[in-house]
Amino acid sequence: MDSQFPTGLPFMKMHGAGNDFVIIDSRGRGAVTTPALARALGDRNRGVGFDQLAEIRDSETADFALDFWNSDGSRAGACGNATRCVSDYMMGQLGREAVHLVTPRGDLRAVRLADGRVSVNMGQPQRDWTELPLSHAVDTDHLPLPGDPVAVGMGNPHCVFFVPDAEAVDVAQDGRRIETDPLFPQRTNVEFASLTGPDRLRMRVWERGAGITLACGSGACATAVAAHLRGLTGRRVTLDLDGGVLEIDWREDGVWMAGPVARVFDGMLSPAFLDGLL
Ligand SMILES: N[C@@H](CCC[C@H](N)C(=O)O)C(=O)O
Repeated sequence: MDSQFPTGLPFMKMHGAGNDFVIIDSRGRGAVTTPALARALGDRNRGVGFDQLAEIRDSETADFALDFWNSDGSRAGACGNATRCVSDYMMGQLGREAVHLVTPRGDLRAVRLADGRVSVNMGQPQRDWTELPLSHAVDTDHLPLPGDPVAVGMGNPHCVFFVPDAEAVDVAQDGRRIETDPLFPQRTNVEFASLTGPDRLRMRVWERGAGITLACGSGACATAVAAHLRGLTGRRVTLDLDGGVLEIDWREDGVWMAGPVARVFDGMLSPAFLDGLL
């Protein structure tokens, strides 16, 4: 048995627009997550189940630091919806309406809006092929793939397809195939979007390392950026996802994303579950 947590390891379950997360607060001690723990915990039958695991750590330069893991045990450089969820929790902890955090993508800021939603500045999009990264130099506005997708980085890679009807796409089949296309040496998240009104998009997503999810915050940011670059929308866009609505505003200081957050339950991982995973 692992003796580091003789009475178990506490966690929270939260979701942002249906994108669901297990959150471990490791402030005041070292980080605990391993690929094996993320995989076991991410299993919806034998673990708790999540799209991403987010671990909060102490930071010397910000209110807190945040790391992200996908349910297949891989790490992610960004997770917009988990950032909004954890920021909501940390605002409660600190008694504040705004927080500053450090993620693998860099420093981010989040604020609570008057209606209770949480908005985060996800930074400026990455448009150079080396930043995504892609396997070789190509025009990121028009990737050399059937369907003419756009590549946008938000601290993690996204491949955005504009289609006449997002409902008609076989997201499982097409998403899985594009995720591992050789053009993406670190794999990619895949978004399928269609214009449904002025500055309004329907978006469905296949997430790298997690498969189909009900929402993806960085994916919504990437899709809004791509839609503006393609001349389909302005810089403020509303996206309808399977799990809820996200509002994106691409401002001079970065891409802001606002949406709902919910804390679902608090739980405890038993020492027996943790055995051999830490
Ligand atoms: N759900 C996310 C993105 C999570 C990471 C992604 N699967 C990756 O591997 O890049 C979000 O809300 O941004």
